[in-house]
Amino acid sequence: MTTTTGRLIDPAPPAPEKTAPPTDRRALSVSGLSVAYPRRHGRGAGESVLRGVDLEVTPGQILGVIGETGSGKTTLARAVVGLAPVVGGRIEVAGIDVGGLRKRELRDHRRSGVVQYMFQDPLRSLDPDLTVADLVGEPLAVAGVERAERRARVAEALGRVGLDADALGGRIPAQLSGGQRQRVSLARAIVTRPALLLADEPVSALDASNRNHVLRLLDELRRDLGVAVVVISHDLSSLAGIADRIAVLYRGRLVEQGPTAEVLARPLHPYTALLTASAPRLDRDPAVRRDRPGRSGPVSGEAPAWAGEPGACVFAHRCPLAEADCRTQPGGSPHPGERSAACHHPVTTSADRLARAPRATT
Ligand SMILES: Nc1ncnc2c1ncn2[C@@H]1O[C@H](COP(=O)(O)OP(=O)(O)OP(=O)(O)O)[C@@H](O)[C@H]1O
Repeated sequence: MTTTTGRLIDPAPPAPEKTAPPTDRRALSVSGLSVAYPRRHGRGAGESVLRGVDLEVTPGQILGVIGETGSGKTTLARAVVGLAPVVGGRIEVAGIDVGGLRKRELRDHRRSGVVQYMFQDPLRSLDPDLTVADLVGEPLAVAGVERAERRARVAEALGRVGLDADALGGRIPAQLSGGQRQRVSLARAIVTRPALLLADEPVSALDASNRNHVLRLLDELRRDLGVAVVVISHDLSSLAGIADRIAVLYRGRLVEQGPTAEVLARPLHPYTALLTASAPRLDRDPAVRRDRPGRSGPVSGEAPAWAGEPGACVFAHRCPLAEADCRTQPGGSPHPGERSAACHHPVTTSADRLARAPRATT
């Protein structure tokens, strides 16, 4: 079925989501989000790096966002925390319209710690001169929490990520291993008990053992604390292990969204099909994946320079299944609550077409 916007809705009934919380209140709702960085030379905004993005995350849910380097994953997270120039659309965090806040309200919103952003590189994002206890306690100090309560909550947060506050609280980042630094970042992110946690490539710099540990921690945190988590990654296998839903970004546009197991086993969008095909050791059995996250290699490569028409589907110039309408009509936007893809001629209509078609450039 194709909607008037060119959006394809999968005719199969959606699978029930095991971890769906009992409430329908969304921790994050993004609609029609567009972001454009200012031009380096000259005035005004440059070309949009995100266009018309729609997303939702409910409490206790993990949404995985995947895409090639430069597809806009970090920009999406930065826009949610107010660090990227939004030029269109709406962002709601825990029911608060962030774009509608006045200066002082926005400052209070940020200080409250209701949304936390774990940066990509823990070594560079942690102040090298602060101790672990101070690093983890800092967001609480900013939120105005009293010193005595701070100390208890820092110990609790460190305990949750498997670090001993007495043993490690006095160390500085340079005295920690990579895995420990990432866990300090995680403790710092959860210490304010956020409704929403944005984790940008949380495991890309870690070895397999630490990667699995951090992924398991994220899984525990959403279960125990009900925190909604957005995990950004270019590694499909990391997401396969923990994400309830996956959103696929290509050149600043979402091209597919849906429950993880379905998206991986039966991708609708040709780009998603290429991603899954390039992760050969990805387990197709969701039960197996949950037990063994992080087993396959990352999807590599950068999207080539734009070679399509402005009004075309964003993937048309690389797509092995593209037809004439793909070069003249945008693919639309996949709906957050559904299993859908922005594609005129989805892979499901003939699953083996992609296998037989010439491979797109990667
Ligand atoms: N501060 C900035 N000013 C101008 N352009 C930027 C800025 N930050 C990012 N971009 C551009 O926006 C696009 C998306 O970048 P972004 O970092 O969001 O991608 P990404 O998918 O997170 O990539 P990676 O996986 O490499 O981190 C890229 O073309 C990038 O060059």
